[in-house]
Amino acid sequence: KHEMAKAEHNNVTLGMVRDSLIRQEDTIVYSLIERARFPLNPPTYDPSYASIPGFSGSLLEFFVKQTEAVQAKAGRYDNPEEHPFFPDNLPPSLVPHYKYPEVLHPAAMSININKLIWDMYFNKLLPSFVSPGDDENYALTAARDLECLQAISRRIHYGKLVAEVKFRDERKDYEPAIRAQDRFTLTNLLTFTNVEEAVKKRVAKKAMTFGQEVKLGDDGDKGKYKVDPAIVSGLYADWVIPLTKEVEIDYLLRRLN
Ligand SMILES: C=C(O[C@@H]1C=C(C(=O)O)C=C[C@H]1O)C(=O)O
Repeated sequence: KHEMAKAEHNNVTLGMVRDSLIRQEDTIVYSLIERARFPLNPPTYDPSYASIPGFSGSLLEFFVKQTEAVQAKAGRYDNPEEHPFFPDNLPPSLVPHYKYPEVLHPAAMSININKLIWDMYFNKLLPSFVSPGDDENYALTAARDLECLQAISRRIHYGKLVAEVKFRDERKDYEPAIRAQDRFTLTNLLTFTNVEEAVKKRVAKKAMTFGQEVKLGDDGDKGKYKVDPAIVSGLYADWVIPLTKEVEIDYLLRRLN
């Protein structure tokens, strides 16, 4: 059984990893569409609004910390693809440990850039794709934010696997750059501009496809989308792709430790 797991993980190809990233685009685009149903709803983020007994922080922080605690107990963060936003003081998993195949170098565990993702999402992304305003649906708003954050975080941290597969495919090129801790060369090695261009175009197209008003008959609001396709491709261009590459580089720098 062990040998089988080994054979499986050695067979992970760049094509398979890219297929997963493409599939994850669907989740990200849908989660943005779902969040965009609600306006900004500022009290969700205002610590003075929540005033939850025994908790200091916003409703959003309360929601995320409590949800992560439940999910940690259910084993979510045993999965190497999952990264908590508040890793400190998480309760241990209460379920039988599932033995995930060990594909990544153990140093992968020390990489979690969710703090950066959190700041990007709330400071840059969110105000750009929701309408201003307040409809008082704060609990749902917090739930939708967490869906977006988790989907984006999973995609970006998938860079660990991307980097591992690229490293295995071209070990001879990567090793000297890793020994020299040369970020510039590593960036050049792992960058595929054509793939990045295709990703940006595809997510814009997905935003148009998933976010159109579906009507019977041929009227329809052509050109009106639930989330602006340009914002989705901008999110990828400015944040998702650069941060995925950041994770790839962070991982590769530790790959020979
Ligand atoms: C993820 C990859 O690595 C890099 C990052 C990309 C991305 O985030 O979409 C795309 C191409 C590469 O420059 C990949 O090669 O697929």
